[in-house]
Amino acid sequence: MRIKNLNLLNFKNYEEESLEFSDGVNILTGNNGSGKTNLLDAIHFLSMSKSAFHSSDNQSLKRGESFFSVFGTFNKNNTDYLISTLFQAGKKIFQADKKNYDKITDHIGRFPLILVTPYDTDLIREGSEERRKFFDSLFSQIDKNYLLSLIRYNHFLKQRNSLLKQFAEKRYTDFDLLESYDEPILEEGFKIFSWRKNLIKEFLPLFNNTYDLLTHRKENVSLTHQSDVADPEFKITYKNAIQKDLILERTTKGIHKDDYQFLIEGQSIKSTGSQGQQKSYVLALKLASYHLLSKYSHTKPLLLLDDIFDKLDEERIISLLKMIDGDDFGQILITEAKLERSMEYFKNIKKQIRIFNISKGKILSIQNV
Ligand SMILES: Nc1ncnc2c1ncn2[C@@H]1O[C@H](COP(=O)(O)OP(=O)(O)OP(=O)(O)O)[C@@H](O)[C@H]1O
Repeated sequence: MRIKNLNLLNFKNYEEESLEFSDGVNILTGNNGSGKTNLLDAIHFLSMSKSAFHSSDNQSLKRGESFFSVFGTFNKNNTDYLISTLFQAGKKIFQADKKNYDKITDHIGRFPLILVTPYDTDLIREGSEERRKFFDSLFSQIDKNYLLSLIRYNHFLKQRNSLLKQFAEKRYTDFDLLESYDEPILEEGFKIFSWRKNLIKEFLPLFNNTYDLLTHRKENVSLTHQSDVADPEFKITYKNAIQKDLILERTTKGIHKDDYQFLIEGQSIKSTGSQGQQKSYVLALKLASYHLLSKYSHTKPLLLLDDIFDKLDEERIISLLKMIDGDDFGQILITEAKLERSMEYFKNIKKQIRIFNISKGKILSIQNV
């Protein structure tokens, strides 16, 4: 799969711009703040129907403007698809070939993409929610039913939590009403747990292999999925937690508390890994996601690499570029502020290279190498 072109109107710092991409490697270069990452985000918008960096569409609207639009042509299995979004008056329209989607969830996973960003180390540093979001986003692209199940689970969980709050305020508990949410929560929870467990099992060898290739087997890494639901007696544990749930005014047991433990040499990478090791770890997580997504989507997803060279040593940069230049990967977009420095690395790439020189939300020049 590839993106052939992109058109922006009033998207972040772009007033009006059009780009035609190479099928190989596209390098976006320019000074800090010129708009390189914004271009990747526009492509992310078309693939995932939202920005990778903000939850509110308003933040993608160029300051002082009243609407933005992003258009792009994806090519998948030799067929072109025109994907477009228009945001105006707080409302977003999302279309494929000029037709609105009934549900935006129908779009997720159609044009798969993996974005690697400097913020990825938040997956290590931040709390379990970041890690759940990361795997949820991957598994949702792999299987739409996962996403639908997760939406249903979160809906019932929210309802149950608001009941718990109401009961605390009124100092009265309707146990029958509360119990009516247990069945859908448990049903969806078991399904989600089983998806996570099986997909992580498939993910792990891909991750280990990628990390080894990236680092020449410098260290052993692993990851584990931790869930209350893994306990065969979970149903009882969940029911027994009712008193605690009433006191804390929230549901304390379930897949919404799952976490993924990231390990290096058997220890938590958060406390023992160097910055370079942490960066390699999250890079391997993203590239392994690419392989898993590639398998399930029967296409090579787009790979967007934002500012990836920082903190990687030369050996790891060379391994990374060799890897993504291989046949397992398709079209690639890379942002790089210091192109002169990295041209040394790029010159060994066999794929066709197109360089976009960017300044203040404008493409100044394009060069095919
Ligand atoms: N909604 C918006 N309206 C106008 N400008 C915006 C908006 N959102 C972001 N920008 C501008 O976009 C610029 C940042 O662009 P971007 O993050 O793409 O830069 P970059 O080229 O990737 O930089 P770096 O090399 O530092 O990572 C900033 O100047 C910021 O002010």
